[in-house]
Amino acid sequence: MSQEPIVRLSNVTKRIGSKTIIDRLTLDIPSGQVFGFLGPNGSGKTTTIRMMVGLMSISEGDIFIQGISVRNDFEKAIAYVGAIVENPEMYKFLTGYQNLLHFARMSPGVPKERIQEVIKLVGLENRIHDKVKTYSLGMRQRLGVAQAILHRPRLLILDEPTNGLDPQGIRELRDYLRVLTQEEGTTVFVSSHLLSEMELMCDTVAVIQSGKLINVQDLKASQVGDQASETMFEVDNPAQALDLLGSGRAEGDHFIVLLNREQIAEVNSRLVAAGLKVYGIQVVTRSLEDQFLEMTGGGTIG
Ligand SMILES: Nc1ncnc2c1ncn2[C@@H]1O[C@H](COP(=O)(O)OP(=O)(O)OP(=O)(O)O)[C@@H](O)[C@H]1O
Repeated sequence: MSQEPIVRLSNVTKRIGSKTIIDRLTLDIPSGQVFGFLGPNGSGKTTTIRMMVGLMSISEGDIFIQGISVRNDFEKAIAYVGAIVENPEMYKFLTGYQNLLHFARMSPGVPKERIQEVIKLVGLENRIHDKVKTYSLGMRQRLGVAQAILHRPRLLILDEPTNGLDPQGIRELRDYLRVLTQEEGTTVFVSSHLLSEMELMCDTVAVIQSGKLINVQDLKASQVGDQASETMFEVDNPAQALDLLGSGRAEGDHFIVLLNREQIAEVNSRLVAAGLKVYGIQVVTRSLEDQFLEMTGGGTIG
């Protein structure tokens, strides 16, 4: 993840009247991912997104899209963005194709061939010549996404895209968002209040509560064992072990230290080489759900 982030939120604060709705939110969104923005209802997800797309002013701090300040250079920054924040505007009595044609004509520099591409990306080929009024919610959303990506935005922002979708619709959304990141290199930023959906859909999840960022979790890394976990070593002399390692904490006849998979093996070798007896090693794993519940005080997530 050495690339420059596609989005940088830097100390973003939103005040309305005397109320601080977003409180010094600082967050980097890496390029090319499906990035989840998770928080209970009322935590400030929509407010943050509205600031990202210029529907709401930023009280303090700034948002940079592809390094460009939303506050100072909005037109240039927003050119990189496609978004569905409120219901996308569509003509129900026209076909999906006619809708896309209409929007393509309004967007400068979008060639007609691009329409076929976006239809394929969202998997609407079979129904694109039917009237939108006959579409399911999931299909309308696909059309909305197709419309939002006509100009090949580097960043696609979707506010609660799974709301109202059935499990099949959610699965399809997941699949075509993945296709979009792979085939066009688009970064997708999705908000949700449901942890279970975010876990399946996203590479990384940022959690907010009451307008504050409380955690960022790399879900991919945790699957392949790169993520550091609290690891408990039972040894004959925990104090000596801590001296040797220079980190961790002792608890009775064992000590706990934050390590990834490879480090566990290294630490074990060092302890043995130093003459310590290692009686047991245990990775203290907690499910993502447990962690989020703890972080949000057992709130409404999940
Ligand atoms: N214009 C406004 N004036 C006053 N308070 C507002 C305004 N807009 C939002 N809020 C408050 O800010 C907080 C965050 O709202 P926001 O809609 O961003 O949350 P959310 O995480 O998107 O939740 P939801 O999933 O329910 O939409 C809420 O407490 C909301 O009542």
